Amino acid sequence: MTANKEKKIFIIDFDSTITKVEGLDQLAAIALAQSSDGEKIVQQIKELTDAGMNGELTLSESLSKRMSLLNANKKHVAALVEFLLENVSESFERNKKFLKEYADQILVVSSGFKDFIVPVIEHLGLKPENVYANTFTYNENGDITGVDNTNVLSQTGGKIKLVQSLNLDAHVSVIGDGFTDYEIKQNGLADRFYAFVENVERQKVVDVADFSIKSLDEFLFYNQLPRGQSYPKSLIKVLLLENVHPAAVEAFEQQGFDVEFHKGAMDEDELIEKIKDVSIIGIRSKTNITKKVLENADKLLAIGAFCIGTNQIDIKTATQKGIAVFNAPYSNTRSVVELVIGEMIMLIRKVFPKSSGMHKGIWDKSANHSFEVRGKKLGMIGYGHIGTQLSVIGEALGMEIYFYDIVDKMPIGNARKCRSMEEVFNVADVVSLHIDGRKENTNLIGEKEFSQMKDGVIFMNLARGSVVEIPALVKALKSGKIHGAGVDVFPEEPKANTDPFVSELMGLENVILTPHIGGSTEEAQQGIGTYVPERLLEYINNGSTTGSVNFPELTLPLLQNSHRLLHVHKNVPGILAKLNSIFAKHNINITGQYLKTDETLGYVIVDIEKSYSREFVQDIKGIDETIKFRMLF
Ligand SMILES: NC(=O)c1ccc[n+]([C@@H]2O[C@H](COP(=O)([O-])OP(=O)(O)OC[C@H]3O[C@@H](n4cnc5c(N)ncnc54)[C@H](O)[C@@H]3O)[C@@H](O)[C@H]2O)c1
Ligand SMILES: O=C(O)CC[C@@H](O)C(=O)O
Repeated sequence: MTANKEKKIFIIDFDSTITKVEGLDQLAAIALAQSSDGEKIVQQIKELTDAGMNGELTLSESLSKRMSLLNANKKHVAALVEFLLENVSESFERNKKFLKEYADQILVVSSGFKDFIVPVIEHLGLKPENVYANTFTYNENGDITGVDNTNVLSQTGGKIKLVQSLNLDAHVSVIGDGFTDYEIKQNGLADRFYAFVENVERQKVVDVADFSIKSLDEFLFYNQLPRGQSYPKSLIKVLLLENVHPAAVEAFEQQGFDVEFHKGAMDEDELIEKIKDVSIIGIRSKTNITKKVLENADKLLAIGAFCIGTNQIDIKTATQKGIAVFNAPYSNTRSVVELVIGEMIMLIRKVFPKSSGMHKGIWDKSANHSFEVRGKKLGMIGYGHIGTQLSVIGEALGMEIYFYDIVDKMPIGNARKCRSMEEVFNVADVVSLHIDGRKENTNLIGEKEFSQMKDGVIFMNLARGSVVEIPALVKALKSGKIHGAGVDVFPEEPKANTDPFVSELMGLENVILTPHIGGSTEEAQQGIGTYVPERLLEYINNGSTTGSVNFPELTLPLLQNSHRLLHVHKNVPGILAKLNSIFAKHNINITGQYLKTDETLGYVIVDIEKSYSREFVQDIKGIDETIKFRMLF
């Protein structure tokens, strides 16, 4: 193309680009919703659309075949407009400011129909006079009878003919999802073709594109145009493992992140490979984020533990690398407590052996060794979120509560604080563990501890598998020292539901085994699936570290009309002074500054007024103690 390269024109396709769907397919779905063979016809229309988009059918063939199947009228078109307004592509909704500001340079060129395109693009601030598309023809009843055949866009090669006729003397970029969009560039009428894959990815189109873009933000970023996201979220990879709730996937996808979801966990080797281009990772209890994994995680900004425990993460290394870790400290607390209560009653009544006997035809009606929980002593090791909730509910059942915690905790209600685990073991009829999985707690409960418990005790571990020596537990169960046990967590747990479970505890009388489901209720998972992404997004979008388990906590005002600089550094004296001297050197006016430190990290956030230079960024990065540096605007 020989053209005036100063002037820039953006040609944008409509269906599956500006909106998430193909308008004509959707019109068919609306119009044929009540028809008995409607679904079949809609499917045929979709296939014809795809064939046209992929270049397997000529545009006019695809269009005329679709029109002959369509049985719609003006009323359906109005309903379609409502639908499309709800289904504008997220990245177009996000970048209305750019669309409005550059409206004179944006041409919407589509083989769709002005009848539904114009109301939608007006909503985005684009100009109706810049829409080049087909129009329907109607009869006097408002039924669609066909297409205005005089319009070049109804013909094969229509987009090429149309753009040719416009004689654009400019640098032309085409953004679209279809082959006909590429043909504009192929015919020398555009300088760049961007395959838009936010809604649909057609391999044939991607293969011929100059760039494949997952959002409009990416286009704006590559072309240094005004945009809503300083760095396009579609270039930020989020890896979600262990079947986290769909609410989490939705939260990230809605903001345009590139989300990869896996049902199972990943082992170290898999993760080392995967983590290289990941910026945010979401895990539950089975994925170990080890030092080795973190050493390969150069892009990683944040880790979300979609659970309470964070012992599966090497927090020290994460902190040294400036990676913020978040968890859900109480979203599944109640679920665990309910399971403890339920299992405790089942165990003390020997319900499980009786039930499995019944399944084998054994009728064993007796009260032998079956007790009420009322009046019994419930002893807890660990009196944190779960311990204290259990304390309240246990007491409501008429139990006496005893607890030991390494931290001095206020007893709730009538609970009694003990000075050692042994004191709890000596007195309790039911022992329940609610400690965390820190290294020091590995094998905390072994032969000696079981021997300190009362004969016939009920023992429960719904905390962490690493804290109990399983052979010692098996021995205590076989000897009758322990009357029954509830175990939800194990030293080795299968990575996925398809992997086998093996344990010495299998097949023992009055032992309830559950597959680490203490926190697995719909309510808890939904809560966690919302809570953790909120924390992660606040950090990524705004710099706030509310609820972080390893970063100094800073809750920040929303960023407004400024640039925000996030600087994570080693906490040594004088960093703020170094930062401020760089602001002064570059004559940068500070509109807000926030600092929080802990023993190892310093976290400074600075809002600045004016744009910054590459040298300024280099100077900041050049501070020796810098661990991580990010800019938001
Ligand atoms: N089974 C499940 O699905 C499930 C679900 C949620 C939580 N959990 C686990 O339950 C445990 C408790 O959760 P939480 O939310 O109550 O945690 P929490 O951090 O609120 O409480 C843990 C308490 O244990 C205390 N503690 C740690 N080590 C101790 C020791 N050696 N002796 C005495 N006290 C000790 C701590 O001081 C703290 O008060 C955690 O391990 C968590 O990972 C399991
Ligand atoms: O859901 C999980 O995988 C872990 C549940 C529990 O152990 C927790 O730490 O919250």
